[in-house]
Amino acid sequence: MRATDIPEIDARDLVPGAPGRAAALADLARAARVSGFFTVHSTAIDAEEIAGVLVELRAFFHAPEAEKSRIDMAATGSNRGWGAPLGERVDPGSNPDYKEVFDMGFELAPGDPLAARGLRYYAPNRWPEGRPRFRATLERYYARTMGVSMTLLRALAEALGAPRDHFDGRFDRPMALLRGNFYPARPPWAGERDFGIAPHTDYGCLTLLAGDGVPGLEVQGRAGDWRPVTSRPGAFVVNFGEMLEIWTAGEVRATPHRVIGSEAERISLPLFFNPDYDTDISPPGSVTPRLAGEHLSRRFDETYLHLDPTA
Ligand SMILES: O=C(O)CCC(=O)C(=O)O
Ligand SMILES: [Fe+2]
Repeated sequence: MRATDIPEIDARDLVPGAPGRAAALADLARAARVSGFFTVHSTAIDAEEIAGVLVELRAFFHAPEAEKSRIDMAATGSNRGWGAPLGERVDPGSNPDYKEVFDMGFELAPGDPLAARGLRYYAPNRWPEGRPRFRATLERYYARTMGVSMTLLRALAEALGAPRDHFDGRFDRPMALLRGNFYPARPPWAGERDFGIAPHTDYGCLTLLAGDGVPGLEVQGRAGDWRPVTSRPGAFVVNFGEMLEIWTAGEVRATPHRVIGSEAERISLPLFFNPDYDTDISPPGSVTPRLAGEHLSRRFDETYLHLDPTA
């Protein structure tokens, strides 16, 4: 089998008791260990729901810059709201990405003791004004993608021979981030070090990515080759991130991927499913704990230009 094989999984097969379950779990284990990517369809979220989120985001990204700047994350010490083009450099060997983004994350319940620690992963979300459906649409989708992500992680635990509840209790206040990536047509000035998003691995456990049907995502195979990945409308591309790779001592692979971009504008919608700040993601048998929050903190500092402590 090739390292760039991307299994296609029907989410209905992952339900306990489903006739196709053993085969689906085997595909999931293979995805985790080999390519680090799979696609999943027929989840609880359908194409129409994804399209509704894309409508809101497309209108926002096409709004005048003056509107977007009002919620520019660069004016804050966190990553909530709009991120301008060239605001993030995910690969030190490439130029900052030409994409722009909208990011939202988990908000703690009032009185949650974690709030007193002022952690930027739980910073208040920032919403555009005058867009009546934007906030509710994204908040609902955020909650629902977290549900699907947790279901997939439970299945993954089982696929890798761990108890199904292995990850339970680690995602109660998840540092999960929902992002809209907006890739305008590839700019005329772009050279070989310019990307929509440069080669990178994701930082967390699992990324659940929906798209608008325009191709663009490429995944790196072990031989260094780049392969396009597409999914049908309503399906998700799922990949694993650095935290899960660390946590499983490398059994699960965080695979590099990128978007060069084309003349076609494109929007993608990743949900980065990251655990609670205090989750110990050190590998089995390790004596020193490694906190999920510290890993995320380091990666945010390295990649968001406005959070770079050395700048
Ligand atoms: O737009 C895509 O298809 C991929 C985006 C991505 O890799 C990311 O946001 O981390
Ligand atoms: Fe990514």
